[in-house]
Amino acid sequence: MPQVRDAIETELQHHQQATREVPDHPERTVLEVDDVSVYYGDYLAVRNVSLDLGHNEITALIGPSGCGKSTILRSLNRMNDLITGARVEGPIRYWGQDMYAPGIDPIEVRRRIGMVFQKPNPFPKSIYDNIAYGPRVTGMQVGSMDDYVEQALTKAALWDEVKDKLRQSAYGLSGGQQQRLCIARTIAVQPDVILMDEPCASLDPIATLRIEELMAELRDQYTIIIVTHNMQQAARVADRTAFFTAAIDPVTGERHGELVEYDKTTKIFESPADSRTEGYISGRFG
Ligand SMILES: Nc1ncnc2c1ncn2[C@@H]1O[C@H](COP(=O)(O)OP(=O)(O)OP(=O)(O)O)[C@@H](O)[C@H]1O
Repeated sequence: MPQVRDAIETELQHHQQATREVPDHPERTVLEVDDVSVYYGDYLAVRNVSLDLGHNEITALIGPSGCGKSTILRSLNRMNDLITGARVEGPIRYWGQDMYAPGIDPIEVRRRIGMVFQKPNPFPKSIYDNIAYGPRVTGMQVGSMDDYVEQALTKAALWDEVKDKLRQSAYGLSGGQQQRLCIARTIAVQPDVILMDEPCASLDPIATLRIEELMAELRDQYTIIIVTHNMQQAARVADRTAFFTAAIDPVTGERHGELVEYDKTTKIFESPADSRTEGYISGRFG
């Protein structure tokens, strides 16, 4: 499908103009996924994944449906702990510390490694309280809460749009505004990494663009890992891209997800090392 290829080429040109030079390997690894497999009960959903995720980088996880992108994303902040039967095998190190080791508090893991979901999910509270909630319940010392709320909303590029209606319900906001509010809410508990599971899937193109711009702004302060079905989006925003696929085990007939290739986004889209990546990005399967 040449059109798919052309569209990606165009995005890559924008990408190269808009972003900085990406080193061949991450200079500082914030999360190290070391030969990790994830099971749901007996089912091996995704196997033997190794990834060094770079600090202050945006990494996109792409691949066809069911290849384990969300499963791996959720394992990066122990969100899989909340799914009955889910099990992560193999270490995932956060700044060198195995976050699955005994004694590690999963709540603290999720504070440092926040998550934004596909569908915006603000609390049924005011805009202000959506932001103030996290700092309050975790007992953070933030000085003036009003200033703190303003800061978080400013970082999420939402302040100007909501500053006159902070006490109104978050449900009154548009979908794109709600998603930025969810990003502001995540930022408010001072994470280091933000995981995003298809954050633009329910948004229109303009709201999507706004979120993508925001991601580029946030990259200097946070590390962002995004699952996306949209290859143009990966080409537009990500420094590095990991391509996953699902292969059928010839013995059991079961499908298991696996990482095919992980590299700089330009490399993945312009000269992938594996023919399966080439096939996917040129629209031949997936
Ligand atoms: N809670 C669960 N319980 C059992 N199996 C699950 C669960 N969540 C995911 N799976 C299975 O694990 C495999 C990987 O799913 P996952 O959602 O991680 O893939 P994905 O690449 O994110 O897919 P999509 O792009 O469709 O969201 C699939 O076979 C899926 O059916």
